[in-house]
Amino acid sequence: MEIVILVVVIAVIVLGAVSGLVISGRKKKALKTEESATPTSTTTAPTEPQLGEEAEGAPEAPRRTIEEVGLPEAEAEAPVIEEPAAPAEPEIETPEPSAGRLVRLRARLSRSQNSLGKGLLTLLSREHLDEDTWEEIEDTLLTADVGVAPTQDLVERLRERVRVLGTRTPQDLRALLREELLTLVGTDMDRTVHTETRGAVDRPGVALVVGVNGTGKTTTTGKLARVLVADGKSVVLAAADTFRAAAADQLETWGKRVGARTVRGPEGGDPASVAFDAVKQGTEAGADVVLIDTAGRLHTKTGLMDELGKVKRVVEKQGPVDEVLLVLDATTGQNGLVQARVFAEVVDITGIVLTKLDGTAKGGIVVAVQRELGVPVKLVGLGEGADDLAPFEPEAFVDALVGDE
Ligand SMILES: Nc1nc2c(ncn2[C@@H]2O[C@H](COP(=O)(O)OP(=O)(O)OP(=O)(O)O)[C@@H](O)[C@H]2O)c(=O)[nH]1
Repeated sequence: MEIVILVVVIAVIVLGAVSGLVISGRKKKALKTEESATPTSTTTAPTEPQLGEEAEGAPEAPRRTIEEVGLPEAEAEAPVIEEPAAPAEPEIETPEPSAGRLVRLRARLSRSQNSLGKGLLTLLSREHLDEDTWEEIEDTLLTADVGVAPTQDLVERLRERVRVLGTRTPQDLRALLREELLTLVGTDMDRTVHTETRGAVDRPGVALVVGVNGTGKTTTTGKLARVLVADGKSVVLAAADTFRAAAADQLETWGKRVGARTVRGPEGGDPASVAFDAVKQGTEAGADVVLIDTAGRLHTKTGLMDELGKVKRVVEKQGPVDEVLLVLDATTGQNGLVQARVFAEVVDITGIVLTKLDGTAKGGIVVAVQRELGVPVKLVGLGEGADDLAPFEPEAFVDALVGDE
């Protein structure tokens, strides 16, 4: 019996020892697995947080749904970080309305004693209107660039009217001269600058600006953009003078001043493609008008004219050009007429811009060029100021020439 009890006791002890060994073995195995799952070095003291450990160690914040995420007020408490100031945009100017600008010409010409109208009045007021005086009248008109045929017409009419007038008071003479000059300049021509598309076409009106360099072409394009913006239109400019980067820069500066985009190409690139792109971009942007400034170097006349013709043809792939403005410098007189003829051979000119009228007391070129091309003067340049471009009004022009007294 005692032996049986002893055997049972030994068996219990052995069993206990064996199960103890199995448990500790499992624990060790589990530890080993944990160790191998952690790639970080185990040689460092566990109390010192290591690079990258902070996130693991930090108590995980409860996840929020999108609805629970606070909107900007919560972020308002965050420290304000000052953004570096954006480069200042040029201030957009508000151009003056263009109506009535031609009155300025009167103020300018009234300071000049050599104005065409004043010269003629002095001669017509002579006591004896002999042949010599009529010749002087003729010379005065020719010197003022009126041109031969219009001069002869006018002299003939003046002779006739003075004869029937009898007594010649200064008032009568002024009224007579005013009337005859007005007839010569023409009051029944369409002087509207057509910048609106004809028909129900979904594209901007297109105006092409041509002329010899130095006549004021780029300046005129810029000034015209201002006139259009003042009329509430949105304008895109095309720098189709790709030969001089400075010309494109100059145009872009004009555009920026009134918030008009300038489309330009690489220097020496194809002007026709710049013009085409500008019309395309203008159409996409829903602009009202595209103004195309072209090159005008005379020394490569044939090349220039070919190029101009191409610009017009390429633009016309998207629709007709609504206005072709020829820019002429009023101070160059007959030279302007020669230029007008050359340009008219290549593009159908629909309007003339006479610049620098402030720089001459003559003004007869208005008559001559209209006769030469059969196209009206539509705009005149009255100075270098941004708003010194005026719609041409025959009455105001003749009033400026004849003066008040
Ligand atoms: N007094 C006066 N000067 C003008 C007028 N229009 C233009 N100008 C000046 O004429 C000069 C030539 O003008 P531009 O516009 O550069 O002439 P352009 O024909 O485009 O010639 P490029 O710029 O060389 O292509 C500039 O100094 C203008 O300020 C005007 O009506 N009166």
